[in-house]
Amino acid sequence: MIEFENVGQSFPRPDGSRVVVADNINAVIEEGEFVCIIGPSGCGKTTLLHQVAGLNLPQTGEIRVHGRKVTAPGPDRGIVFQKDAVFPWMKVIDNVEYGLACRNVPKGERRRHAMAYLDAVNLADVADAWPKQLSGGMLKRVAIATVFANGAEVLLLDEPFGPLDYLTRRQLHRVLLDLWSNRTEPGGKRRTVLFVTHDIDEALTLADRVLVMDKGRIVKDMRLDQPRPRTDNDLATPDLLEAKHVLLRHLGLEALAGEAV
Ligand SMILES: Nc1ncnc2c1ncn2[C@@H]1O[C@H](COP(=O)(O)OP(=O)(O)OP(=O)(O)O)[C@@H](O)[C@H]1O
Repeated sequence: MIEFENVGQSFPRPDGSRVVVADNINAVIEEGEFVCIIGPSGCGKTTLLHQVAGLNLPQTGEIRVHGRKVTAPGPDRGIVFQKDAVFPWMKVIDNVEYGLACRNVPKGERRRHAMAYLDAVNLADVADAWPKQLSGGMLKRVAIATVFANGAEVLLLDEPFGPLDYLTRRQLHRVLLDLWSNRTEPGGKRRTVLFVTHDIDEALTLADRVLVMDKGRIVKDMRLDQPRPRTDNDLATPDLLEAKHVLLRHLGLEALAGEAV
């Protein structure tokens, strides 16, 4: 579904040196996979997401989505940024409909479609509200409803729940997994999700595959077969604790891995 072939990227630093953020990355993400990307700040996670989105093209190599080389943004890929994921000058329902309106989907059809997704994230009753009237967690739900309603097959989520409190994050994990696992989709396929996070527990809760990045390289590719939803108790079971330790070690945090048991 998403293929990275010899993807390379570096940026100039103020001192004239260059920081390598993608160091010959080769990877294949299968259709329908929920992949979390973790790694230290500045290792290249956002850059990789932007490259898949077509917002920033790699200097070397290429990325293919469904076999087609990425050369620009497109409706097959939807992105949710950490901040500013909702247009403040549009009512909630208009935000959710926006991508469909851009593709000239008739008004009645796109309203029904958008309302179904707002309903799925429990926000049907605020469809006519302005974003400024909603809480941070509600705005994230709007952003998730929007990216699903737009129909993109690849969803790129860049620390979407970063600034939220624990309870809201946990609720949003459930909302996201419910949408992803198709319970609200009419016969559709699972979307392919790339989800950037700093939070190992979030990755262990959500992903069926975790990629650990460091200095522009994928240093660990871990599969998680445990059934979802995964509760806090599940995260404390031996196999997920072991997975956490492995991830911590690949992040260079062996000391924390020792404390976690
Ligand atoms: N357009 C740009 N021009 C110059 N440097 C850039 C540009 N975009 C990113 N960088 C640099 O590339 C490095 C990787 O940035 P990136 O945002 O991909 O990291 P990240 O892993 O997502 O970090 P974080 O977890 O802190 O969000 C950083 O050092 C950043 O300053």
